[in-house]
Amino acid sequence: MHNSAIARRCGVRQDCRDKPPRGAPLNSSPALRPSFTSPLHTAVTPPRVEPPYVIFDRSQWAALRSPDDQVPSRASIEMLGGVNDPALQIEVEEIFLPLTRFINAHIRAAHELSRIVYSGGIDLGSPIAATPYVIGVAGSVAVGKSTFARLLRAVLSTAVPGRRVELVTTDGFLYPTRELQERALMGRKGFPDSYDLPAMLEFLSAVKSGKSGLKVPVYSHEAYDVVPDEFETVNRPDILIFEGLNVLQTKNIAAAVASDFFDFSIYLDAESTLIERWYIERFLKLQRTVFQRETSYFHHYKDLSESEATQVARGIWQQINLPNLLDNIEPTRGRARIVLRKGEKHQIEEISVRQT
Ligand SMILES: Nc1ncnc2c1ncn2[C@@H]1O[C@H](COP(=O)(O)OP(=O)(O)OP(=O)(O)O)[C@@H](O)[C@H]1O
Ligand SMILES: CC(C)(CO)[C@@H](O)C(=O)NCCC(=O)O
Repeated sequence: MHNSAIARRCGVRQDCRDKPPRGAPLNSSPALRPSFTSPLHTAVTPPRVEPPYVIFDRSQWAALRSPDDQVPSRASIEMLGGVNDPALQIEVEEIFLPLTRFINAHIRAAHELSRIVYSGGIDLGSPIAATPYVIGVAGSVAVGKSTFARLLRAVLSTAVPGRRVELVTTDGFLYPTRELQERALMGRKGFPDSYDLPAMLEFLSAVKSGKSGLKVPVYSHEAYDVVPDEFETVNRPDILIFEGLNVLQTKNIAAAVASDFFDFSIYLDAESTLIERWYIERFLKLQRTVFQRETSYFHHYKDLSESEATQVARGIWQQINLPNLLDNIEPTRGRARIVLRKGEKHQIEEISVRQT
């Protein structure tokens, strides 16, 4: 699907350009690391081997769209993106439409393989019906996973009439606050141990077994907790987008890992200094809105000045989310089929497609 004359072949960490490799570890110099030490952080980091990629810049990627692609309406893009920004329309046209063509090609190939293997080409028993095509979306806290996943859902559903695309975030598989407190994990929210991984794997296995009526716990960012007795139901969609910072992790508690259940995976990448800025900006916006409600876990921050709130947000980023990014999230990037690198204004600037 790409023109190899224009796209570069390179490891994401290989220095195949004049500028530093895009995928070099984020702020991994010890001098730049916060003093916070994670019990999960190993003293000796093994050398990282990353797979080869074909790397497209934005214009090369945008050229892959077809005039026949169905574009979701501007209103639905803004509603789903949760961001009132005309740039999103351009993002959808130049990035999401080629991405959707790419994913659709993978879906067709998966269906064809399934047809050949299970429906007569090779006789492995009775034919089986296709189960949901699962797309994992990984990346740091505040890199824009949920915004991206909502837009991807809109574009994927518009592409094929009647196609059902559902979205699940791994937030619902966090342990409830009570349990995190008992395990002294409140300062480790988002770290591998803070998730009920067996429940998450069980859910993914049930999805890929073609089961319907699957219940997923609901997480409230306002309450900063899992909502008791509230569930979303997943009913055997055509496509399931499974989004969360931990989706490509391989913590070994079972024979399987989450990505065993994925048909496709995407890692959203950006400089950690940019993500920190987006985290702080989001925190400031929430402080002016959601934190003002008594029901908000962060209600005690409601009267902070902007500079005090900035300090609090930066502290949480440095103490929790940055160590988690460096230790547990960014090392999973090489498992993704596609790495999307974002620039300052959230625009996707570089697209690395894994060759293996
Ligand atoms: N394409 C975009 N254009 C403009 N702003 C964006 C875009 N994507 C994300 N943002 C903003 O960046 C911030 C982080 O985005 P989002 O909440 O989607 O991140 P996330 O990775 O899902 O975070 P978390 O892991 O905490 O749930 C939000 O304030 C969001 O509005
Ligand atoms: C719920 C997660 C882990 C991921 O969405 C994240 O938003 C979070 O709450 N992190 C913990 C530190 C913080 O409050 O930002």
